[in-house]
Amino acid sequence: MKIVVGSKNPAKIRAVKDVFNECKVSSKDVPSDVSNQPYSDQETRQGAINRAKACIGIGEIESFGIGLEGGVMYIGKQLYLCNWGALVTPDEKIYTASGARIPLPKSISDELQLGKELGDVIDVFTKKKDVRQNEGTIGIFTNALVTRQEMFSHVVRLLKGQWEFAYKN
Ligand SMILES: O=P(O)(O)OP(=O)(O)OP(=O)(O)OC[C@H]1O[C@@H](n2cnc3c(O)ncnc32)[C@H](O)[C@@H]1O
Ligand SMILES: [Mg+2]
Repeated sequence: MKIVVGSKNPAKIRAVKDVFNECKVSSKDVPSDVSNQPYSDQETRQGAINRAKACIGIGEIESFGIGLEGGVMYIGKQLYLCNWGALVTPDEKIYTASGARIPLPKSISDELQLGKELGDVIDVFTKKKDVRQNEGTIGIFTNALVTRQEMFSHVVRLLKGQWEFAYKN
């Protein structure tokens, strides 16, 4: 089984390799065709689906596409981090799953309101570089108990499991 991941972000690629460790995993920077900072579950999920679809046909034939997308969404006045994944099979069946979500502090959501991207805001907040490619915002606000890679690994496991269930039944 060959997998193409629709991102060059190492945290996302490692998450896929972790779950599909018996497969050949390659990566390609494909467009999500949603905003750089998705603002709802619907938009974040769509970004994941668009990335996964864009991976089909660019790798070797018969490859599977996986898209992983981070975003934010409101519940009432509270902004949450949200994450979505999509797996597209060579015959274009689509599986989707969402990941963990945690509330973001007001200081972060105020910055996002100005039109900034979370990846940039969290780097300034932590005085670190490329948090998005490492522990992620989820890692920062969980004291690294759950990293971005671990969170996406869980999403990929949900995708793989759904595909296996459908394949066997
Ligand atoms: O290269 P790509 O695949 O685009 O990787 P990315 O880090 O930009 O990730 P996304 O586009 O999926 O995420 C959309 C935005 O939300 C940010 N984001 C979402 N979840 C995050 C997390 O856990 N840690 C850091 N940034 C996060 C991310 O940096 C972007 O600004
Ligand atoms: Mg991005």
